[in-house]
Amino acid sequence: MDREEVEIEGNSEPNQQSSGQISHLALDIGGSLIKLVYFSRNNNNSVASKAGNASSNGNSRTLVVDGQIHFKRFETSKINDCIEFIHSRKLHLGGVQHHEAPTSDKIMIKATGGGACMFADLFKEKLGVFLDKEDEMDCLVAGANFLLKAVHHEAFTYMDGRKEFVQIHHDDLYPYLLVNIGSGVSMLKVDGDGKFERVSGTSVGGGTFWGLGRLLTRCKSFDELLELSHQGNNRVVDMLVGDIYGGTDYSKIGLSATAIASSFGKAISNDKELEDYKPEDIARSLLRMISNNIGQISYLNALRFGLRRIFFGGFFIRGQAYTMDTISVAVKYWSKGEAKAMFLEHEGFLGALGAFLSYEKRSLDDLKVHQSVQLTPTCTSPVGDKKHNPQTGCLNEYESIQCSIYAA
Ligand SMILES: Nc1ncnc2c1ncn2[C@@H]1O[C@H](COP(=O)(O)OP(=O)(O)OP(=O)(O)O)[C@@H](O)[C@H]1O
Ligand SMILES: CC(C)(CO)[C@@H](O)C(=O)NCCC(=O)O
Repeated sequence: MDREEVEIEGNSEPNQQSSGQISHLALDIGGSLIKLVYFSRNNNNSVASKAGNASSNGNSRTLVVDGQIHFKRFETSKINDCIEFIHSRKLHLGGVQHHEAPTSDKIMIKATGGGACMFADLFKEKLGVFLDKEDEMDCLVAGANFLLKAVHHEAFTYMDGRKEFVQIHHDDLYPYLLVNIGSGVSMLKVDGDGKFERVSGTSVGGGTFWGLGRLLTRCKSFDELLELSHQGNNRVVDMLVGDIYGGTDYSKIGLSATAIASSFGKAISNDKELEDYKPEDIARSLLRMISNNIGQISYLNALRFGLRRIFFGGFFIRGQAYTMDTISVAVKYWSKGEAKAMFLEHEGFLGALGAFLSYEKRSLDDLKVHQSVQLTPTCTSPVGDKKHNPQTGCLNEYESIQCSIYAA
């Protein structure tokens, strides 16, 4: 074996850990949310020889580090809470020394997303660290490739309330379409490691759902809007084919009476104002409109390049059954069953993971992350919304994941 092998496992919260045990904090600062990924070693473990012939040149040395990779998120509008969180847990000391100034105490933190530029001065001022910017699309693709290759139960299909994990073989991964639904939507044709093209995008994305939803329903939080959408009936707001065709299907062009002919079409009625509609019906119709639209555009782009597999990421999805179902139905309907929508367990952390993995490019003294990392989540999440942690003020998808990492 010509590389070090590092195994990372465990599931403890690193609240009070010393800064020496935290390493490789990476950030993805998006239009709506900040995502954090970092590694923490367990207290009782340091790098240790695991097996094989330890040698001074490291060629055949096998090392073990017990620890966890952590995932956190904050709203970008609450960036000061995020900085406070980083400071209180000394996560910022888990960057790497500036390569051009090894003798100084300059610490570089890998960061991606638009905020990596916008908030660089704030991080320098408040934490004394430099943000080392990585390209957002590079990071999204690196994160997606990593998860799809490394995590056994990462990708899954979701249809009619059924979640089915999909086994992806390394040699049969490419090409695929990656659709990242953040505030806006990016669509990337991925052909290999670092080989991709952003083929399309749409400004009608997660920010649209949250922005329009907030205005129309007066919800105070995204979670509240999602919760509301669970209870609503979109047919009260949407104009169905049956509304236009007197209750019958338009079977000649394949449209059933219950298909949506026009999203929000019933709201044209002169008899009703916004307050006459239930907020939950509006929330449901909006979620369906946006999910359906993204599903359709995604399929059309997959068709452009002959791609059968479409992976959806981004925090808009949030493990929501209705969102995933709508996207899946749109892809299935428009592709006549030829293409498949697939979702990712770590949907919102692609960019942050990509930034985390980019530490590999620099010399790391204690941990190098290699593409052949094996990750096993400590918990498999049920479909539905994931945990919200009001105590820390941050929204947690996963506290941490258990994994084995093979160092380069
Ligand atoms: N707690 C939350 N607060 C706000 N938006 C949320 C929340 N949870 C999920 N979302 C949804 O996730 C979207 C943001 O997703 P994501 O974090 O992937 O993108 P981003 O990086 O902020 O955006 P972009 O990549 O376009 O800059 C929001 O627009 C919203 O639809
Ligand atoms: C601008 C980004 C890349 C920022 O993450 C994202 O919000 C996005 O892809 N928006 C869609 C822009 C467009 O292609 O119309």
